[in-house]
Amino acid sequence: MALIVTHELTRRFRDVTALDGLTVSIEPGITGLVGSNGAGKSTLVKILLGLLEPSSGSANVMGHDVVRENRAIRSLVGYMPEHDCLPPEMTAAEFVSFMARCSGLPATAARERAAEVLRHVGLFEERYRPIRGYSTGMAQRVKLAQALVHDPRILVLDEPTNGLDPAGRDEMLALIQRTGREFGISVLVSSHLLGELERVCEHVVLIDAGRLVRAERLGALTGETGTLLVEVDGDVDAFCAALVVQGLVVQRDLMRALVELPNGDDAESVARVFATHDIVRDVAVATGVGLLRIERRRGHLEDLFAGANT
Ligand SMILES: Nc1ncnc2c1ncn2[C@@H]1O[C@H](COP(=O)(O)OP(=O)(O)OP(=O)(O)O)[C@@H](O)[C@H]1O
Repeated sequence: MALIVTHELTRRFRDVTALDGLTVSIEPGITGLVGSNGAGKSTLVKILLGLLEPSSGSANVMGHDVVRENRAIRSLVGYMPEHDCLPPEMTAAEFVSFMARCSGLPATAARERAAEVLRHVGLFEERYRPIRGYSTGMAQRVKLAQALVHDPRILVLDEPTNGLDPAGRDEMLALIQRTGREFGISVLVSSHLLGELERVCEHVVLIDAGRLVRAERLGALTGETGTLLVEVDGDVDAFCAALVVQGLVVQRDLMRALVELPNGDDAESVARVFATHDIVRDVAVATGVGLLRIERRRGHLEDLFAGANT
């Protein structure tokens, strides 16, 4: 069963249409919700959580309608909001157990569960310090812990790496991936940074100006392309020119030659792919360049998104 389904979902704010007839189905697993700033990601997330009502259209989460059954949805979903929302005077332990009590756990169970999720996010040792003294990365992890404390089936993370430095981003992404696997729950994570999502997501939903651009499995999007990437050390122009003389279709990209490969799985196409490798090797020898790398180029979300907007 699909995890989340929207049908012709539209949300207007006065003269702005934040979501414009969005129809999408999101499968279980880790899904990236990608779009540039203002694309409508937060609006979609808030509608799914029952925090905003659609202007028209419908959406459901695990079969529950977001308007009529939003109480049921809140017990199934853990939400990490984008903006700062933590009480600075409380300790992480106090705040996360408070959130556990809000979801109905008795005091002792709430404290235990808070300690457990704070250990999961790597804040066990620091849990009795006031949040005021936390770094941005630690504060983000408290937000993640409170989203997990009521044992949700789905985690919704709105721009969880916002404000983090590259090392902090890496840690947060690894934590998100681990959380999905260890807790066996589905994750919907929004970001405007495509490269990030590429690393942790199994599916991706691309939206632009409130409309669906694509929704696919990531493997299908970033699988091998029909291009051979050849990185060389030496005169790359002479190398590319010599490949063209041999009848190959070549594009130069900095110190790399991007060589078009024959399409198809039939024996003849496969033989021509091998022959292309041989030509590349022989031309490298003839033009005196060093071969640093030869590999099938993989697709990137960036390429896809650029393509989608042209
Ligand atoms: N409460 C609101 N009142 C008026 N306009 C709004 C409101 N919330 C969102 N919008 C507008 O709707 C559009 C989509 O906003 P949304 O916050 O959903 O985008 P986003 O993809 O989450 O972007 P960001 O990453 O910048 O948060 C934007 O043009 C935004 O200005």
